Amino acid sequence: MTDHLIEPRVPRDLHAFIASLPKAELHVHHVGSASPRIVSELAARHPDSMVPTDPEALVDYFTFTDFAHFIKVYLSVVDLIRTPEDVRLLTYEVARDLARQQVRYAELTITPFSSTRRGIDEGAFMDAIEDARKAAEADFGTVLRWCFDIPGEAGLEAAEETTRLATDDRVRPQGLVSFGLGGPEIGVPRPQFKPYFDRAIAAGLRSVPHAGETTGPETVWDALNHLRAERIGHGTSSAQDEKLLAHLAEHRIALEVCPTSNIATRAVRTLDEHPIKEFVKAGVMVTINSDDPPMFGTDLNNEYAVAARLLDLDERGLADLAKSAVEASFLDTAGKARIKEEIDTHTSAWLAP
Ligand SMILES: O=C(O)c1cccc(C(=O)CC[C@H]2O[C@@H](n3cnc4c(=O)[nH]cnc43)[C@H](O)[C@@H]2O)c1
Ligand SMILES: [Zn+2]
Repeated sequence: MTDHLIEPRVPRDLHAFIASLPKAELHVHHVGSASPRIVSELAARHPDSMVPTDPEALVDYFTFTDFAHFIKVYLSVVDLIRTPEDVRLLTYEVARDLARQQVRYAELTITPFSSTRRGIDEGAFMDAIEDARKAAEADFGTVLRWCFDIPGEAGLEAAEETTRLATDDRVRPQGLVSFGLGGPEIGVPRPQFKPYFDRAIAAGLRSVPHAGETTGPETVWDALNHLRAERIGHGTSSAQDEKLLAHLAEHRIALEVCPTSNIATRAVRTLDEHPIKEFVKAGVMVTINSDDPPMFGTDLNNEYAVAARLLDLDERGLADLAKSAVEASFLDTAGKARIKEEIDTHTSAWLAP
């Protein structure tokens, strides 16, 4: 969507600084990143779909009454991805949109189960994302890595299939770095996924489940204790538990905060009630992310502007936030150092008299 759901009141100069700041995006969904341009192209390929092609109509279609409604709409967009060519187009075009925002590195959450169960051949699926990843790096300079997530509501069959795709050396893609758990939390207890996360971790993947987005802090504890989470997707309700905040801070477990998403899915009532300030006050490592940007009428730049307003940040504060995302990423040490240096160089040049 072009109209931002939330227009943060920050000076024009700060918007320009954010737009040109090199950034890393750690929590963004593959299908959830399909822009109106991409959705229109896919819907034209598959005219029997329920999804509107007109961008105006998409604004209404992407207005959610609650989290369950959001997932229903999300799955209708998933239904537009039917062939390896659709997967390749989506992935490459998402990278283009990230590059336009000066995103140098992104960990894209992909739900391969949703595609393989709809009949896309698993080898062709992996080839499509890998081909797009390599082309995006060559054409746009944006480095992509994958997080494969279990769609929790689809149960243990989905968990088994996702784990197989993520751990079988004959299938798993080169760009895969982490393993996640998404979808609704209510009625989907995290501990049942422990054996699958154990296998993924044993295969060298990092654990990054969604937790505490729509349920309380006990879900975040479950993600830490049972799924050995190294970062938490959202973690919003952590603010309700001081001991949990202290634990996250002590163990440097970063929260992938997605402010506009939390408003759009009604997980948080208003932006001013968002607990991001409490996270920072408690010393928790915070990263800023966009989740499903076009569906929520946002993008990563807008999320940084929201963060600037909520945390009262200037250019240096925003640069620190961008560096936190790089630090919390699963990039290698040299890759992290390169982007952090670029952020510092950019910031110093911007602030030079
Ligand atoms: O694909 C299927 O066949 C299927 C069957 C049953 C359930 C599901 C899902 O639950 C898919 C949910 C899907 O949502 C993605 N997602 C995107 N944004 C978020 C978010 O903010 N919080 C949680 N999940 C999110 C997630 O990646 C899942 O793939 C699918
Ligand atoms: Zn998410």
